[in-house]
Amino acid sequence: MEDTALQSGSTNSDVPKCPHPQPDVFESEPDVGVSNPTRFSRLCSRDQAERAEALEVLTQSVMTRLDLDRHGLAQLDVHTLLQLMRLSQSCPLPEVCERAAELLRTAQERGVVIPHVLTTGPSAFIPAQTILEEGPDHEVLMEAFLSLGRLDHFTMVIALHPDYLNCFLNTQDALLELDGPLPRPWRYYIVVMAAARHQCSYLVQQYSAGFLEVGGEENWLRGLQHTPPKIRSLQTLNKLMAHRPWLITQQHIQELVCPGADARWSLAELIHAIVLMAHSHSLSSFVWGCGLHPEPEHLGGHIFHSTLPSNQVLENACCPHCPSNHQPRSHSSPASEDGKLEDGVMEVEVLMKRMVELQRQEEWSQEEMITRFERERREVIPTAVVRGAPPDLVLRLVEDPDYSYEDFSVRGEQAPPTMRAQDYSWEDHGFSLMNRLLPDMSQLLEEKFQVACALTYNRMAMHENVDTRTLRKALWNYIHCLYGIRYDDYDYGEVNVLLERELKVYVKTVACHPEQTTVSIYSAFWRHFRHSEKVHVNLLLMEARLQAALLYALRAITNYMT
Ligand SMILES: CC(C)C[C@H](N)C(=O)O
Repeated sequence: MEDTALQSGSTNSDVPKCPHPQPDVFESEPDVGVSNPTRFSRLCSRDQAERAEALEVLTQSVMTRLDLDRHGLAQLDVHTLLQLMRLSQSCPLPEVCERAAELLRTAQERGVVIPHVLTTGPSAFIPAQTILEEGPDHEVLMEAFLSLGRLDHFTMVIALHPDYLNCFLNTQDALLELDGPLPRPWRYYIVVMAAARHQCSYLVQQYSAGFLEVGGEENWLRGLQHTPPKIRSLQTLNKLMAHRPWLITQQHIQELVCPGADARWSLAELIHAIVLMAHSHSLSSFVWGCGLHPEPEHLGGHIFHSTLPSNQVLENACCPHCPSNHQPRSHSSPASEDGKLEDGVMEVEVLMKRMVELQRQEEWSQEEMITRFERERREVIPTAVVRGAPPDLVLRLVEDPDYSYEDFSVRGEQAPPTMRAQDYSWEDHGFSLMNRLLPDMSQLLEEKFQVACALTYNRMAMHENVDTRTLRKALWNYIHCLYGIRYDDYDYGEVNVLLERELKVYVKTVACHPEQTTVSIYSAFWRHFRHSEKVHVNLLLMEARLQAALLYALRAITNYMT
């Protein structure tokens, strides 16, 4: 039904336009008000008494869950043990944290073999203590814990930017949990299989657990061949969206939605799946870009036999607010690690000067503007660190694993396709189309784009009160440029002036080949900036990448409908 209605009115003239035109997005204040209240925002808006009560209920229920004495600690199963490890490490409720650590100690005294957690802190790139120091107040983590029932590494790192975290969780909650055309297990599975494209075993494991929790069939996780043909039919789109979204055509859409198709997708279902895939591909960029450690219960997150002295296990098994969990470190700036502090200071000064100079901009001809765009897009930026084979739990969920981003810089004379933002933009086209198919989602995505683009602390490394608009815009437009999207009125010379080469290497790797990200490319750029500012880059990256993939998929749907 909904498809017919859509096809009959497929022009964009009679549908709502996005309320926020593009030129303003880097200027406006973030509007963190939520149009569609979900769990997280409801929690945030609770008054003190309600929150205290919710906290009490939650603490009690976790305590009861942890009251394992009745069953005998010696019979702890692996799953419960790992849950205890996780709670003892990352629960913002000190009572729960201490109780979990105490239970682990008792179990160990009674001869239970306790797993060793192999990592310290949420990220391999950002010291745990920095996350605590630069991070949000305890409140925000508590709210996230209350809302999600756990606190994972992803949330702890994103919580460095609480306004964004809030709207991120609202969108994710709506995508996975609220009313929508796809059954819940399908939604989780689509996220899992999209993350597998980027070999992101962190997300594969996180969302596989969610998939099983909402009643998904375990067999599906053993390989794509065990899934229904309708799920398998998404593979081509998944692959193109992850690596070369500019190749998506109306033909791909037609194959999925035409009435004769074996496993037919309705347009609303398909858009839901498209958003889930784009969300997961972008999340994979964030996970690799911030070097997230596996969760304690993940493969690679723990080990049962170790040469570590047993007391070290329990030293590690402590909440993130306790001193014993802090990594040795001396400064909160990434610059301190390579000892080139003075160079770093100079780099910041030069960058600030350039940002000011760009305000006195020259006018260029259209041809020159296009040449500048092409120069950026085709610049040779090496991103060639190839990792070992991904774990089996990832590989069995991927078809054609070698398919990857096609570097425009090696295409020689052949003109790569370009999408002119004037011809198809989120504001004028994508938003309107989605607003008709998944109205709540279009609003939530719009709000998330807005918050990400407008987010600023008016800070650049050690300088306060700086207008960082040009820099944030250069980052956004560079990512779109890597995905072949060109803004006619933007001078790509600015990208060249503002983004140093090491930053481009990092951005291009995380946006296009996230699985190749390494700590050395993370450490090489912006050596004097804070880690939270590098995470901020990742937020822009995630949203720009998400929007780019959505634009190509939505354009193909528009073409199919007209
Ligand atoms: C990405 C960063 C350059 C953002 C900057 N720290 C700001 O507050 O706007």
